Amino acid sequence: MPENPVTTRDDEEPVLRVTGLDVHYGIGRKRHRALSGVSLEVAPGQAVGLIGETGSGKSTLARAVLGLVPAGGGSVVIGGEDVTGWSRRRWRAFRRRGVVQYVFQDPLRSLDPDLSVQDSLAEPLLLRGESRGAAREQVLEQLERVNLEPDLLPRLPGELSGGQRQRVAVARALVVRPRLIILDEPVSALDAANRVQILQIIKDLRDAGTALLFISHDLGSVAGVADRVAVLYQGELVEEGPAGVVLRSPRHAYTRLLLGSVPTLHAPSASRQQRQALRAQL
Ligand SMILES: Nc1ncnc2c1ncn2[C@@H]1O[C@H](COP(=O)(O)OP(=O)(O)OP(=O)(O)O)[C@@H](O)[C@H]1O
Repeated sequence: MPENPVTTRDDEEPVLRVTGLDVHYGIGRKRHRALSGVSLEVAPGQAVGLIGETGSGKSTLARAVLGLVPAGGGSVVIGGEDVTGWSRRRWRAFRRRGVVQYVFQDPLRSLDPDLSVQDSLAEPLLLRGESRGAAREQVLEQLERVNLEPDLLPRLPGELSGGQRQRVAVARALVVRPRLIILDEPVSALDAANRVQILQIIKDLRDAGTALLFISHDLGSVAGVADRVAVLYQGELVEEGPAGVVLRSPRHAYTRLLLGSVPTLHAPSASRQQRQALRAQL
């Protein structure tokens, strides 16, 4: 457990507050713990980067925050509402209000393959009771924000490139002006040019006051976007702090191991021997 959870500035009520979250998968002898006592907060206009190796529980945390897997213990509070243990029906209504939105690595998971770009973007607005005219206007506005041309509006997701699809997924998340966006590996499947552009859109969102939980394997992307970084190891948060501090001078042996195996960051890549020595300390 970290000494302190990821905390917000004193004067700002966090948009997301996760406290002592436990998540289990499976039943009986197959039951195993994927998250254990995880606590973190994200304030308005703050981007918290969540890093950790494969299987450490990053996506589970995203899914638990979005009500897609149940919490076995602890609580999740979004926009001041305790959403822990809500029924699917209550979650559906809450998602429609647009407080929280998400973008996954594979945009086909965030988008309905049978809905055109126009319908996909307008749907959350129409569900909220907005007129077709008002919805159309906002759709065009968000499309421009993600650098897409209106001539893509009649197309289905399967008729777009990967980069275009991810932009549509981001635009769909933005169209309801959410207070919190969960981004789970949003740029991992994109080429370098698309990655840079999507990361810029994400940074603009943060600067406009949206709270972001940004999950990524790519520590370079995290370094570019996150104000704070939280490190998950085997379902526990082992380190958190300002991005510059955690990524440049990590305290925990696991974070050093994680950073040491990534040659693209500031620190030189750790040798195999160093990594083995670090792993022995865990
Ligand atoms: N639906 C599921 N049923 C059973 N176990 C699961 C399920 N989803 C994930 N797990 C297990 O929970 C643990 C955490 O998985 P999770 O997908 O959250 O990791 P992750 O850090 O997001 O990994 P990656 O970076 O590879 O996406 C892993 O041990 C995984 O095998």
